Amino acid sequence: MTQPILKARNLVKRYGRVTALDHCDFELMPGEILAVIGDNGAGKSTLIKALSGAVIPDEGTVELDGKPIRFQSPIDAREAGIETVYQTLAMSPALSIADNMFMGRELRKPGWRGQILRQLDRARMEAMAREKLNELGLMTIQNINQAVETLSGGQRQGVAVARAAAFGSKVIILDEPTAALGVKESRRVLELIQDVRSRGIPIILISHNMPHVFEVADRIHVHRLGKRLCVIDPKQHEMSDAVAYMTGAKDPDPALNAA
Ligand SMILES: Nc1ncnc2c1ncn2[C@@H]1O[C@H](COP(=O)(O)OP(=O)(O)OP(=O)(O)O)[C@@H](O)[C@H]1O
Repeated sequence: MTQPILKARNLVKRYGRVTALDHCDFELMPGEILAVIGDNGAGKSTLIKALSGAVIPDEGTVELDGKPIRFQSPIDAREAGIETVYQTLAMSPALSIADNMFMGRELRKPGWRGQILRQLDRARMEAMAREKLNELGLMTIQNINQAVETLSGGQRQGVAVARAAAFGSKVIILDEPTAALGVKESRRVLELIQDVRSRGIPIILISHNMPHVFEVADRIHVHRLGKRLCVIDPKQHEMSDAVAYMTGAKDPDPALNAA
């Protein structure tokens, strides 16, 4: 049987009196797009933060490729191959596309001095950035030295996803990637997400946009009151069912809460 690439059991995270994660289970299978949906405050962001090192859970276990992991920071998760694209994108607008793609992991020329003092290898970074954007069909971006602030919202999201795909060897987490985008730009980003999946990288997609979720997700994790309520197959469920489960208007068949 195929093993999950990322698996969590009984995650608990409390903020004072608020229980953001309440014995939450999670499973991401290789090569899939798994959407995580839930009402405001259901605990979706806390879940992805717990999977990506941004939050340390109070209880519970996480496994990557079958091995237990305990990330202490997002850097640990990145080093393990889990890349997260937050809604805020975490880019430096005044810097170029190439600089943004390599931010925090700049390539340097060989030399005898300490890593930090060696000269940046701009030519290699630009060539690699161009190659990555090209691979993902993002060459509508003309100039790799263009400042990110001159790009449209969709292009920026594209660069952030390309950066994640370039470095996220195991898992990519996307938090509301189409939230701020128009129809055409959303479409391009959805295509990009599917391109990334076709390259074999599984994706966790958090979104409130049900048509987008139903269009690209292979499975949907429905989150309610801090836990996984059920996992549904978008081909076998109506969008209205998903919304009813999410909001508590209707309960799913208990058999659905097995991944
Ligand atoms: N840093 C924090 N400090 C205190 N409470 C928090 C913190 N982060 C989240 N919470 C609380 O935990 C609960 C879950 O929040 P979370 O952001 O994970 O939900 P969400 O499903 O991502 O919501 P949304 O869709 O609105 O972004 C909420 O009640 C929220 O107020």
